[in-house]
Amino acid sequence: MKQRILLGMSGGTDSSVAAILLLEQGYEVIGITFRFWEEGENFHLQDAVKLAGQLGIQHVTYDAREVFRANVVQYFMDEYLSGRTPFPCVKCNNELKWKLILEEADRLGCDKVAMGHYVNIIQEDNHYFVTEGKDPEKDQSFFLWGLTQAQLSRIVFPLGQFHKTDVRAMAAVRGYKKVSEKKDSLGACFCSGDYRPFLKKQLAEPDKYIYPGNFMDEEGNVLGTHDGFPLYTVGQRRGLIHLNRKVFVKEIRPETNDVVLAPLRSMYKTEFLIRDVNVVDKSLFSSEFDVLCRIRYRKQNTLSRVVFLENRTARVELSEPLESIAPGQTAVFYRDGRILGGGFIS
Ligand SMILES: Nc1ncnc2c1ncn2[C@@H]1O[C@H](COP(=O)(O)OP(=O)(O)OP(=O)(O)O)[C@@H](O)[C@H]1O
Repeated sequence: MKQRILLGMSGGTDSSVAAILLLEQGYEVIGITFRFWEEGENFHLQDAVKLAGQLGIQHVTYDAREVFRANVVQYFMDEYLSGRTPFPCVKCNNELKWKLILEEADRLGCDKVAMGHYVNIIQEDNHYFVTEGKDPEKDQSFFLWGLTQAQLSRIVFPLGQFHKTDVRAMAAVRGYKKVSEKKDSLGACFCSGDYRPFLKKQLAEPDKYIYPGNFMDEEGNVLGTHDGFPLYTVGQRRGLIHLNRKVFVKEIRPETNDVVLAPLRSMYKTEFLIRDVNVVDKSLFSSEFDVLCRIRYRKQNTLSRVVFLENRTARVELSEPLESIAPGQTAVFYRDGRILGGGFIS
């Protein structure tokens, strides 16, 4: 009997090709499209439904708009209003998307679930590890450190061994021209560009939260006026004030509505704390600087030591200083292309 698998179908090129590949591998594929956020007509959903029809597979639609708004969009706004820089895609992966798809998989009698991310899973010494996708330009491992071992044991990533160009070509060769030509999605699904107009629009009373305050230097001297602390992020360099020296946002102080500016040399740190930590196994971390820590999607890795503390928190010690470590963003630990875990910077 064929193994039944539930595939997240966003309507984009990647999950569409994932559907085709899973069918070719002999799975009985059911597609699911989550309605997370909609402004106007949902063409992605229409495309997913259409492709499922062409492929002759069952498709279900799940209206997740309310839980998405309450958990991901609200978190996104709360983080900015607390002076932090949110990472909504990780929040959604950690707390919503995978939980929902696995629940639906149980309901539909599917043992396995799949999505079109460019990553792989390997099983080694009784552990599951997410590993980097073959296409370095598309690798999405940075977003998936929150997956648990139980979740990983049921997940299949059909695209991890391919480059995006291969994936487009596979769709074209099989006659799915429109699928092969779809644009890549950028940023969060509900706010892909500048977050500031989005934040103002979503707040019922934006002026209550966002109003002018002081730019300060590290000594507490007032340097000028800003438009409201939620409109700035740690590490930001552009759109500040005109000074005859280069400055960055070093700190955001919501209680006083101050935004502290500092030169680059003040932006470096050699340690920081993380919370909501998830790791494959603590015993994989030693007391040496033996894991690579990455704090931004396309940033370099730094050799680190992780000291686990209480309540899913940890201290990350860096072998060399890193600049612009923004609270709210994530730190992800890698060894030999495998993800060992991660956490939110606090
Ligand atoms: N609304 C959704 N419903 C179901 N699955 C989804 C949805 N959004 C994303 N996914 C799943 O998550 C995967 C990664 O999505 P993401 O938006 O990060 O990447 P993408 O490269 O744009 O993918 P795609 O080309 O398939 O849209 C998708 O390939 C799909 O399997």
